[in-house]
Amino acid sequence: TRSTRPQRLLKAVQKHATRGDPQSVISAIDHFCRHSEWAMNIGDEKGSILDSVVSEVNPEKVLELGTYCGYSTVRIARLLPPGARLITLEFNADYAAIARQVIIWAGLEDKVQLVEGASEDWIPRMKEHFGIETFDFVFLDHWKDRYLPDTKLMEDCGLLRKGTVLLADNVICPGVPDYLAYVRNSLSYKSCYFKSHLEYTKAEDGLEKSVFLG
Ligand SMILES: COCc1ccccc1-c1cc(O)c2[nH]cnc(=O)c2c1
Ligand SMILES: [Mg+2]
Repeated sequence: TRSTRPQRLLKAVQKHATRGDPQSVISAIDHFCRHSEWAMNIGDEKGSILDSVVSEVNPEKVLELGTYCGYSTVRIARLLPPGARLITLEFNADYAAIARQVIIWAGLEDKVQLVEGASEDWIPRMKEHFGIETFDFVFLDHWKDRYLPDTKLMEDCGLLRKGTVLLADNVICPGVPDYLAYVRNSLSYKSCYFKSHLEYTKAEDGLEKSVFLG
């Protein structure tokens, strides 16, 4: 039967990228998405903004909601200091299987824990299952109707501390209006918008950075 797009993306990584070289994995995926098949990775333009925010925060504990093929997982994990940990949640088992192999190809498996399942099931278990007290940085890039409920759930589970940075993808396209209204109006967040473009296109999209004030 016909292969899937994530399978074809992984093949492109294994063909063109150097094992253990995260930058070559990032470049191979961006080339595949620009010249072969569009895929919903954050991409190089928004990815550079992600890089700058991660570098500024320099987090020890990172949560990523929505792994897909592991592109942003690799972008984030390659910038983490030794001993830092990234937990990434992916609901779709087929995506998770591809992402595991992309992360291994990049040589970042020691920094990353990929967990398959629903974010709402795993967020309440971060403390007892992963020994996480609070996160320093959270990247939201999963189902748009889960951004707001999962943010409230993280608050309620005490997973955010004064200064925790939330960075949300796709706040314009496809758009997350309820989440945007919440973080921009809540006295518990300081929020700002980074205008950019939908990955590999000219359509507007952007990232919203929100600092939890406690
Ligand atoms: C399946 O829709 C693909 C698509 C189509 C048109 C516009 C945007 C998107 C899009 C772009 C993204 O960065 C995304 N990131 C995470 N989860 C998504 O569902 C997602 C969707
Ligand atoms: Mg996205």
